[in-house]
Amino acid sequence: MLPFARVTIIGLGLIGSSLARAIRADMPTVRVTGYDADPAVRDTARRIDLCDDITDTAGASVTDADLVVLCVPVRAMGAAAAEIADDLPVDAIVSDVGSCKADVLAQLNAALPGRTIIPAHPVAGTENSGPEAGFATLFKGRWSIVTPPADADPIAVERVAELWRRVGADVEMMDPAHHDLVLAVTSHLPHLIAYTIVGTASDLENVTQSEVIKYSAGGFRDFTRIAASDPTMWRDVFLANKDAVLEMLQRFSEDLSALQRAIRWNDGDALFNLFTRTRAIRRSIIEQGQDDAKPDFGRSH
Ligand SMILES: NC(=O)c1ccc[n+]([C@@H]2O[C@H](COP(=O)([O-])OP(=O)(O)OC[C@H]3O[C@@H](n4cnc5c(N)ncnc54)[C@H](O)[C@@H]3O)[C@@H](O)[C@H]2O)c1
Ligand SMILES: O=C(O)C(=O)C[C@]1(C(=O)O)C=C[C@@H](O)C=C1
Repeated sequence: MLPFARVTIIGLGLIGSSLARAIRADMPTVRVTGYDADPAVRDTARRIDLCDDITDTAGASVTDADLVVLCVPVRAMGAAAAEIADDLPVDAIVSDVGSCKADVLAQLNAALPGRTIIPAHPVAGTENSGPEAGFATLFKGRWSIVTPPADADPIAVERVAELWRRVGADVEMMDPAHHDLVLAVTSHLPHLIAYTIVGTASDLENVTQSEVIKYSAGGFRDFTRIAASDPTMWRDVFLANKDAVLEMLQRFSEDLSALQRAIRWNDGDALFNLFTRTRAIRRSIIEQGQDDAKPDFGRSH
């Protein structure tokens, strides 16, 4: 049985539009309603026929929803939730796709007291944003991490998990704080490093911009893709997951200092041993047959 009959998606950018496309492709009988605060995004969504209905207010989009998924930047979650509070049916479930979970859960609890809130995070995306960047297969073979509050209704949790399975994701359950720590190192810190290295390269006085572009065939090119990610989204992630990111950044800085010392003192063994260890990690991921873009969060099967 389908987990939901009427799904409302608020925020029709990369993730919201991908979810709308995926639901329509994989569960064609589900009615999908959309809303975005930006009128230009609503116009585009109508032009590309993204949803069964696009409303001009947040309230109108949820009046008959049995699931509402908030797909807005993480620090906009509370405001988006507050806008639907008066029109939300009593038995509707509210979820979200935010890249960090503890702060978002606190915002949703404050805006929607007493409501059923089951957050989730599809660990899938690209550096692009907006309604035309989305695609129906984005979540296939990727993880979606569901982070229910401790007292969540197990039936509601299972319905949200089933929605993600239906669009092709593998579902993992996680405590919100633990999620934030894991994603700080697997997703947020790599983005911070990419933003830094591309910024550093562009600030150099004795290496020209054109040289940076011309010779960026290797590793640097991958960093530029990540560093092209949406500024609003990532500003919000770093501020909303501040504690976990600062903790991981501290550890990273210490490890970087150790490498700096090894280079300064010609400690080839230290460099070789680290690079051997990291190569083994990469190879064991490949041997386990895992997609390198889909980290294993302790899954045993
Ligand atoms: N981009 C990724 O790779 C990725 C992956 C997984 C999860 N996420 C999470 O998904 C969410 C959306 O990210 P995205 O990449 O789709 O961003 P996006 O910029 O493509 O889309 C966000 C949309 O939200 C709209 N919006 C902003 N505030 C709003 C409000 N108060 N009410 C209604 N609409 C509002 C914007 O107009 C925009 O169209 C974020 O929380 C992000 O952390 C992103
Ligand atoms: O592949 C990318 O472009 C991404 O950045 C996707 C990515 C990630 O770091 O893996 C980014 C943010 C998310 O919340 C989930 C996925």
